[in-house]
Amino acid sequence: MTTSVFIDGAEGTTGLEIRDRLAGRSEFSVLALEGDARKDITARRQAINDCDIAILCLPDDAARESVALIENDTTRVIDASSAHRVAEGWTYGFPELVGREAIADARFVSNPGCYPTGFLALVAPLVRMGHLPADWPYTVNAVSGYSGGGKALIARFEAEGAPAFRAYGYDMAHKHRAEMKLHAGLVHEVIFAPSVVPAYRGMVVEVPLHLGAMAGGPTADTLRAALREFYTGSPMVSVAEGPAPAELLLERDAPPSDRMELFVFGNEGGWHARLVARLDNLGKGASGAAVQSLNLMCGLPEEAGLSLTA
Ligand SMILES: NC(=O)C1=CN([C@@H]2O[C@H](COP(=O)(O)OP(=O)(O)OC[C@H]3O[C@@H](n4cnc5c(N)ncnc54)[C@H](OP(=O)(O)O)[C@@H]3O)[C@@H](O)[C@H]2O)C=CC1
Ligand SMILES: CC(=O)N[C@@H](CCC(=O)OP(=O)(O)O)C(=O)O
Repeated sequence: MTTSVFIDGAEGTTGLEIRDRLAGRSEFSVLALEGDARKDITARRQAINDCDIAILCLPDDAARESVALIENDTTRVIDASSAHRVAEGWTYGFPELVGREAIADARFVSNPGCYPTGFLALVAPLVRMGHLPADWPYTVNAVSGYSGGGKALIARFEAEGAPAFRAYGYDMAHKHRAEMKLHAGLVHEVIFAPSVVPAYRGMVVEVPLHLGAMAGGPTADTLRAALREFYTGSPMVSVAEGPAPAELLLERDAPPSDRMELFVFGNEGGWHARLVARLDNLGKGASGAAVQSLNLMCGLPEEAGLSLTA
């Protein structure tokens, strides 16, 4: 029996990549509204009530509207927007952190934000295992490809006169901060310094740490070993070992990837460390993560149909 999947927002950046990942998957029949029907409330109501699983690839307000259209007890939802990431009654769609069974059993799954995916992959397990303090004032520096801002930012970065670099978030009120604090179990909100470069996809998310100033003095080697143990057997997340690379690059035209690589750099003497996650904002940062949760919700291998080669 196939699972019917309605993608609301299927013409957007995230929606199109989910369609790509589901193309050719015989386990699913995919419905996407076309033309004027895309934003027609009657058509959307019917589609969301008729499907087994709806994947919302919409701005936050439209995602809330879609959920309110559900009139049955059966439609399950994966919401790619940030509308429900810290909401009661929603399961956070990060299987490596919340457990595969929690996603498999969930009715309402909120897909993590792209930047929080990198931050939480690094910090949440280390805080949970007691290697890093929950009450530390963490900072997150991040660089994203421009598809991270959806169609509007893609148009801006593909227009003549596009910027070579864009830093933002200077109001220190970026919507991802609440999600990072809650799901890492932190006492304080992070300082978050995001930026965008003229590469279509990909991101590097970094958490710099003054290890020597922490009680108990964790070392970079301890943190790396703890992360390696935590992600043992994960098809999507790996922790680099061996000699540290001298540089990390984002390619302008990188192919899609649903993997995430974690790095722990430490200096001589062990005073400082830099925790770094490199991922595709549209892969493990959005569409790949949504398909990973969809697979689990349907009792399938989490990595089915995903791109794990890059
Ligand atoms: N891009 C990324 O890397 C990531 C995105 N996300 C989140 O995923 C969601 C989608 O983002 P993204 O794909 O980038 O955004 P886009 O702007 O690329 O796409 C959004 C789509 O939603 C459609 N839409 C807007 N309002 C409605 C409505 N009322 N009814 C039906 N369709 C509507 C738009 O229509 P139209 O085509 O006419 O504009 C568009 O196709 C957002 O919440 C975003 O924050 C999360 C993680 C990463
Ligand atoms: C480059 C860029 O603009 N990125 C987006 C975040 C992309 C993402 O994670 O999506 P959500 O908004 O659904 O969390 C931003 O900073 O708002």
